[in-house]
Amino acid sequence: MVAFTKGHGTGNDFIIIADADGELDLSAEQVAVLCDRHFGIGADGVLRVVRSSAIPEGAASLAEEPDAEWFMDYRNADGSIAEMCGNGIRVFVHFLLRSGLAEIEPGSTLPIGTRAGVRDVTRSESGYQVDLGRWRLSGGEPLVKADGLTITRPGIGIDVGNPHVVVALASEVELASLELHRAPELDPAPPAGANVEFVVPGEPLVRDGIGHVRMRVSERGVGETLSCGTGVAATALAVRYWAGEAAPDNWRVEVPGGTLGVRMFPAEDGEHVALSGPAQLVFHGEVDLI
Ligand SMILES: N[C@@H](CCC[C@H](N)C(=O)O)C(=O)O
Repeated sequence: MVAFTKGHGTGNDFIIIADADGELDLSAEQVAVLCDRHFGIGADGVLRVVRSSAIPEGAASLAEEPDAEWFMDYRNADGSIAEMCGNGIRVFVHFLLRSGLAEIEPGSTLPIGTRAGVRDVTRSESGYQVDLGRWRLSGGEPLVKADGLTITRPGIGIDVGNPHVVVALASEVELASLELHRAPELDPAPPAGANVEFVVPGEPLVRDGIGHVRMRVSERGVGETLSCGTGVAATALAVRYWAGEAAPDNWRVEVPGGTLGVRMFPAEDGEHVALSGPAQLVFHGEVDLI
């Protein structure tokens, strides 16, 4: 039997498994069964909590930041591996804190190893903020076809550690009529796939100096989720890019599971993007790994 904790960040839910010494060899099939909402516990992904020194990918994290003791081994619900998870990393740090594996006072920061590099997570009174690092336009404007959309629309590729394509829609009605049971089709398809966000600018777009948008997401390796943290950051970046010079650097992005904050700020190596929001642990249990 393996002990697990169930947690979520704005409804993006995860099975958290503590495996400090890296003794658990989780196969893609086992992850898919755990995440199955009928035959398993049910979740959008698995967060394996492992010491950076106990997973091969952790060597790069420790070389980048020797204090990155913990590594987030993130798996999508279909068992595939992803580089980064913006909601997951807040839940991951909350779990470390609650289980006594790390101490972090409000206002202080913990570096976490991920496949996208080391990410700094800062605890606040109401949740956590993660510096997702340098973002970049990943090139190309794939055409996006999705059920429920009457026309094919262009998207913009944005990388925030993992790949995203953000698509602007014309109205709330168009957003509501989207049918995301089937993954959207991208042409050309990015080689490693992409998470796809559909966004409608708020009305007005900017209120009190803060940008507002609403989005829905189809995640690579999962399907439609109630929230995607890195997708929220990519969405705010895309909308600011489209809006031009005068657009703000602070955004509130509404997703079906809640609202998350995004901030863009200059750093030594270029502009970074940070995501902030809550993290909750819901229940603990034990499961047989089949
Ligand atoms: N839900 C996550 C993103 C998880 C990984 C994604 N599905 C991918 O394959 O890149 C988030 O909150 O960022």
